[in-house]
Amino acid sequence: MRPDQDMESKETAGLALELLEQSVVDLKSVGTDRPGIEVSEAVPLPEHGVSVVFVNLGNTKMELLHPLGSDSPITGFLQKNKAGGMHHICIEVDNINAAVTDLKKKKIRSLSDEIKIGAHGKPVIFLHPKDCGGVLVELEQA
Ligand SMILES: C[C@@H](C(=O)O)C(=O)SCCNC(=O)CCNC(=O)[C@H](O)C(C)(C)COP(=O)(O)OP(=O)(O)OC[C@H]1O[C@@H](n2cnc3c(N)ncnc32)[C@H](O)[C@@H]1OP(=O)(O)O
Repeated sequence: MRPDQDMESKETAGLALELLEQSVVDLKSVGTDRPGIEVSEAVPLPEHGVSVVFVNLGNTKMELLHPLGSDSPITGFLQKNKAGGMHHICIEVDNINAAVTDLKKKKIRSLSDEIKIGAHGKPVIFLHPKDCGGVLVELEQA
């Protein structure tokens, strides 16, 4: 997928992890407890099947994801990637409906018909990794 003028990088990465608490401890041990760097508590998002720790590094944001519930969308990923890893990137768009319509014309599939409210309280939708160079991409409306 090639970002066009309707899209800009929001520089958010989602990392799927089996051991969420240990990962936060590890992050803090390498210096993310410094002023200006924010690490949230784990926030359960049952409608997305994940718990999320938000890490704001100033110029980059990360989401540490842990499965929540019996049918979490990240369970399969963690079964294949036992040590966890980079799960998705998030790209901010001005108008998510316009972006999805445009991408559809370019044969880039959404993983659902439904636009949900994401972790930041904004509309989100995921695109098929097979249509995005093997990367799972989340669109988030600004
Ligand atoms: C809170 C919210 C927010 O920030 O707003 C979030 O982040 S929620 C974050 C969690 N939510 C989501 O991820 C929602 C969208 N994700 C999904 O619908 C699912 O996770 C899928 C991407 C469809 C994968 O589902 P599942 O693992 O059950 O299917 P599967 O094992 O058959 O995988 C189908 C193919 O996709 C590949 N695949 C699976 N997960 C992938 C990933 N994260 N990145 C790149 N490729 C991936 C598999 O290797 C496989 O390729 P091969 O066929 O070549 O083997």
